[in-house]
Amino acid sequence: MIPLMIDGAGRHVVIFGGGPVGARKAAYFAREMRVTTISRSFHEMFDNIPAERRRVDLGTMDEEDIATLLSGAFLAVAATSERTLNDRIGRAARRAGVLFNNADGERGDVLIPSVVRGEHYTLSISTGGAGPAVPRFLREHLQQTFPHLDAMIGVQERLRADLKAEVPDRERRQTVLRAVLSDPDAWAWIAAEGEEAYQKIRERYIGGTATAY
Ligand SMILES: C[C@@]1(CC(=O)O)c2cc3[nH]c(cc4nc(cc5[nH]c(cc(n2)[C@H]1CCC(=O)O)[C@@](C)(CC(=O)O)[C@@H]5CCC(=O)O)C(CC(=O)O)=C4CCC(=O)O)c(CCC(=O)O)c3CC(=O)O
Ligand SMILES: NC(=O)C1=CN([C@@H]2O[C@H](COP(=O)(O)OP(=O)(O)OC[C@H]3O[C@@H](n4cnc5c(N)ncnc54)[C@H](O)[C@@H]3O)[C@@H](O)[C@H]2O)C=CC1
Repeated sequence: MIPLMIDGAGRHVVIFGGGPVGARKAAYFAREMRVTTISRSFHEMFDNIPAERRRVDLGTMDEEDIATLLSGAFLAVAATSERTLNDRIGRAARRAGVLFNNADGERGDVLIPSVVRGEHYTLSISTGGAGPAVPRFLREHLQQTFPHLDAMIGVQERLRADLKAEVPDRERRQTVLRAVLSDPDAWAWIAAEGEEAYQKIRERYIGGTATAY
């Protein structure tokens, strides 16, 4: 499988199943996309998710009926508690030419990863379905280990601009940017000191005073 970043603006996702798993998937997509959830019941988590709810019993619907619920959709997600129903939704999605993710049943076209996000970065973690507890474990581990990753990326951006202006040797610039990432003092300064941190890093690696930013 191939990871992609997708712009959700103007896209519609249809989620089948209103349990905790359907709710987690709805929250994941509702950040950017319009979400409709179709189910015969809805968990209270939906009270806090901006998703349209449609109360429908899908038990008697065939592939063709389900396909009509998908018109214009970008992606369909099956998250009901019935595997055979989830697989039927998958066949309907294929028939409608809509991408498909299956929370439980035959693998669809799309897997949903764990995501670690900051202002300047997005990390997406998957085991390809082999061990879904692992991406969550890694997400939590990374969040705890790098609470200042965003600030470090900000420092890298600024340092990179200064280096380009002041250090002509490309290799030297690369070495500095990498060294800052492995410098425990740099991380500690960023955690504790805000603007001061940049001045200290600059002093150690370029020398001189930074221009105000
Ligand atoms: C294939 C996939 C399909 C899809 O949903 O896209 C899928 C499938 C299944 N998950 C199951 C169980 C669990 N899933 C989680 C957690 C997450 N599962 C997610 C994704 C995926 N899960 C897709 C590929 C993942 C990958 O790339 O490896 C995450 C990353 C994203 C998200 O869902 O938002 C989210 C973490 C979010 C976060 O916190 O960061 C936990 C842990 C927990 O909840 O603490 C458990 C319990 C432990 C266990 O059972 O392993 C079961 C068994 C059900 C059963 O047997 O009852 C199936 C069905 C099957 O395997 O057939
Ligand atoms: N992919 C993932 O990350 C995970 C998937 N799972 C699997 O996902 C599935 C859903 O999990 P939960 O949300 O906890 O289950 P749940 O039982 O709480 O919710 C299932 C939802 O599907 C709806 N539903 C079932 N049959 C229906 C029908 N005929 N018509 C309309 N709606 C119907 C129910 O009303 C309910 O809202 C389970 O099979 C579970 O094993 C579980 C954990 C994680």
